[in-house]
Amino acid sequence: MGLLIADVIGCITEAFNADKFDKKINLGVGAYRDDKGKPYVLPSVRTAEEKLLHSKLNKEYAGIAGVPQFTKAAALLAYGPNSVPLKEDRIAITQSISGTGALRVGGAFLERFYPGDKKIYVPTPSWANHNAVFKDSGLQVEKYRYYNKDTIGLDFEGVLADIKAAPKGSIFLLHACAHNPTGIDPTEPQWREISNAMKEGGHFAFFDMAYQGFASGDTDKDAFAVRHFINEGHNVALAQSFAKNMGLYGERVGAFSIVCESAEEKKRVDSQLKILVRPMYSNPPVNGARIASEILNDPVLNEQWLAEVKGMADRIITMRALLKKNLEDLGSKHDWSHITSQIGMFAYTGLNPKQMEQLAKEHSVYATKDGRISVAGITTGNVKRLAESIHKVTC
Ligand SMILES: Cc1ncc(COP(=O)(O)O)c(CN[C@@](C)(CC(=O)O)C(=O)O)c1O
Repeated sequence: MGLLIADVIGCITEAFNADKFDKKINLGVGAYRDDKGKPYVLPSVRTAEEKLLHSKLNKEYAGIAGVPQFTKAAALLAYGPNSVPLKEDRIAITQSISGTGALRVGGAFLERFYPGDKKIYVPTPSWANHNAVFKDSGLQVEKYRYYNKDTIGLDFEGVLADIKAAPKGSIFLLHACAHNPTGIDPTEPQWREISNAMKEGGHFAFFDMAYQGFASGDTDKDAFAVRHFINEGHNVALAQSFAKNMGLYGERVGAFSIVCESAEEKKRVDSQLKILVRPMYSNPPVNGARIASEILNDPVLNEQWLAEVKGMADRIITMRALLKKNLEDLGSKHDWSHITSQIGMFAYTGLNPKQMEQLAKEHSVYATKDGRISVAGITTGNVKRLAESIHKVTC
C-alpha cells in the first residue's frame, strides 16, 4: 500500500532528525518557519490568548456547528463584506477540525446530498491527502490535468479540456490559492475561463482554501477565485483552514461552508450539516476557534494579524527570489523562473526523484521525491548552501 503523505513527510523528518550534519536542511514539512528555521507563533495569536485567559471562559461544549462568533467571522473573511449570498443569509457553515475536517465534512455532505454522480475531480497533482479524504467520504475520486512538467507550469489547456469533457454536473475540487504541491495558480483571466467552462458544464465547485492571505499576503486577493465564481452565479462549497495563515496548526481551526439558493435552504443545509457532524465528532474544540474569533472580530488585532500574515508571505516570496538569484549566480544553465512565479508554501522545483534522493544523501537537504520543497524551510542562513546543493545535482 502506498505511503500516506503523513508517512512520507514522517520519513523525511525521521531521516532529517537522524542526520548529524549541522547544516542539514528540512524542506519537507508544510509548516511555516521563521528566518531562524523555528516555528512561528503569531504575536496577534499570543495577544488573543492573553485576552481569553483573562476572560476566564468556561470549558463547556460548543454547539455542533462550533463557535458562532468564529464561523460568522470566517465566512466574512472568505466571502468578503460585499458578498451577496452573505448579505442574503444564504451561506450554511459549520466549524470544522481544520481544513482536513472541512474537506471531510464537505465530502460526506456531497456524498449524501449531491444530486449528480458521487464522484469528485481532483487536480493532478494535488495535496496527497485529498484522495483519501474524499474516498473515505464515499466519493469516487477522478483526476483532471493541472501540471505541465515540460514548462513546470499550469496545463491550462488540459484543465479546460478535462472540465469540458467531464459528464454534466460533475464536482471539481479547486485549490483557491497557493496550489499544493506545485505552487502554480491560474491567473485571474484563467480563473474567469475556468468559471465559464464550469458553468457550461453545469459543474459544482468545491474550493479548498487552506492558505488565504498566506499566498500573496492579501486575504482579498487570495479569495479572488472563490468570490469570482460566486459573482458568476456558482453556489460553491468551501473548505477553510486557519492552520497556516494564523499558525494555528495544532489548534485545528477550520470551517466548511456552502452557498445555498435561499435563506430557507441555508437553514435546511445547516441542520443537515449538524446531523452529519454530531455522529462524526459531536462538536469541535473551542480554544483555537476562540483565538481566531478574537483576531477576526477585534479590528486592532485583525489589522495586526493581516500585517503578520503578510510578513510570512513576504518572507516566503523573498526566499524564492534569493534561491533563484543564488542559482543564477552559481552559473546554473537552467531556467529557474518557476521558483519565483509560483506562490505559497511550496515550490515545485522540477527536480526528479533521483535528484531529490541525491539532495538528501549527498547534501543533507530533505524534501519529498516529487520535487516539492517547502519554501518556508529556506532561510537567509541556508539559501546559499541549498542553491549550491541544487546546482550540484542539476549540473
Ligand atoms: C491544500 C491543503 N488542503 C488542506 C490541508 C489541511 O490542512 P489542515 O487540516 O492542517 O488545516 C493542507 C495542509 N497540507 C500540509 C501543510 C500539511 C499536511 O499535509 O497535513 C502539507 O504539508 O501539505 C493543504 O495543503
